[in-house]
Amino acid sequence: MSLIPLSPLICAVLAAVLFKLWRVCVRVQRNSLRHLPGPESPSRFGGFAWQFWSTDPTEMHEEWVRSYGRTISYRILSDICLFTMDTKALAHILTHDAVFQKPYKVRTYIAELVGLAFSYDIGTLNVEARSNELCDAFRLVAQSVTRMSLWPMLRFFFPILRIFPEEQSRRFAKARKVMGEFASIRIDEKKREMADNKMGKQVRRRRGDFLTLLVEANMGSSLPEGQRLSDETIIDECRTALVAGHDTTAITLAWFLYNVALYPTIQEKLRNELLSIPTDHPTMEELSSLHYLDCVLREVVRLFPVLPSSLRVATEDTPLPLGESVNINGQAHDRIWIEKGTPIVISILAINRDKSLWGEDSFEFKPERWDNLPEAVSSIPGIWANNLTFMGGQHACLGYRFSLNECVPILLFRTLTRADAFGFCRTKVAVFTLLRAFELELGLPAEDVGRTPTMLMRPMRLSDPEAGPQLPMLVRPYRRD
Ligand code: HEM
Repeated sequence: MSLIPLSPLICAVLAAVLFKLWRVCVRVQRNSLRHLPGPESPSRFGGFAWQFWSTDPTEMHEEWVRSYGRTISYRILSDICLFTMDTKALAHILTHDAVFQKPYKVRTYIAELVGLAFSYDIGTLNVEARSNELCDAFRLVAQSVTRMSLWPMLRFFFPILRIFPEEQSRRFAKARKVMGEFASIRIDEKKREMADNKMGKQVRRRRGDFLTLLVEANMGSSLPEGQRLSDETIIDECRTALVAGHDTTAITLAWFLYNVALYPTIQEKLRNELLSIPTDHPTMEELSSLHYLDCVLREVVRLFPVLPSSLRVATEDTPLPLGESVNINGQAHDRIWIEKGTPIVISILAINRDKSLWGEDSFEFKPERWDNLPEAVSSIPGIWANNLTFMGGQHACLGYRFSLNECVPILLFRTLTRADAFGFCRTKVAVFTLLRAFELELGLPAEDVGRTPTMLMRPMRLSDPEAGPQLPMLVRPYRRD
């Protein structure tokens, strides 16, 4: 057997490995953060790379915080990472976004992973719908991020390996093409519709979807020619908003259902509150007045953040102020020096359930806590409801209001009423409609529900991880006596 066809691959891997080894030695020795307390690396070369990649690192971080303190360092390959649960430091990091940026590697990885999705009513919620290319493409993206395996990890840490074709990337490329074509057809349709409108023809206007709004704004007569976006840019903008919003919202919805099914008394109490409104078509004001619904949603978002952790990287040498001083070589320091290139790991879930902030019952699902929050949680620099689920600072989630006020209700409605099957109209009253109309029960033992150890935290069946994300539920019509 000839080795010739493999030689470029072997050479590239060897070169990348040698380069990384050299960087490990040089960078680790130079980095001042190595003097911070923290765990011993399990591997001389990789540090905690594999643990980080293959498991949800939240519990590992919580354990380290108990052993070494709230600000620690550890190694991943050649990087000494900073991990902090110090809310003063986190607030500084999130509000100095020019210095502490999202890492380039993560941005490109996400772009490859999900940057291809494009949502219009693609039928992902309708199990009986005839399979279509777009829907298949979207499913492919969702399912392919269920498990972390070695090759994607190598491609992430050694970007040079991305030059080699790989099955997943090939499928992503195909899906990207399908979605790009779909989007440009929609843009053309919209342009035609607007042109017909101008000529006074009667056309059915489809309003409200993101793409339509963007195309309309972009074609508006008040916009100077030089400021108009190209079609490609419009497609990219839609991808960003819709990819960032579609799965995240659907997963939050799944965790919402899980919790109301798991706690029948909470479900009952919530239903009673919803039934206190004497109409099936409440106004937004009526919905906003539903205090318990708000508390349940806050608790779901706190304990089930879709993204359990995030990363920032220092783009320059900079000091980082701390609320709680750290001990370095026997001396207490209330600020530490961060070197350019240092990755900073932010554990969203660990902060959201930190006992020292939320109290001893912080791991429990208790909507009532929102009536009497501990003072300490006000130091968490999150954009919404004293938690980090939507992060904070300038690069906090752009769509959190949309997600909580619009998408979760709409998705709830459409999932459980099978889009009008029960005669309810499509409005923001979905959560409201759902629990007034149905009783929910878990379709599997509660101990069998786990979280996928992936970038996005989805529900899965612990006894059947190979099947990917799932949450079987029993849904019965609710009979009012
Ligand atoms: C429950 C649903 C959602 C959750 C949990 C969520 C969570 C997040 C988080 C944690 C980030 C920051 C990531 C980081 O800093 O590493 C983020 C960013 C972002 N989200 Fe969301 N998101 C949700 C829904 C949405 C929706 C519906 C949209 C759009 C309509 C959206 C658009 C965005 C965008 C554009 C960013 C990037 C902001 C920037 O970098 O400046 N998200 N989201």
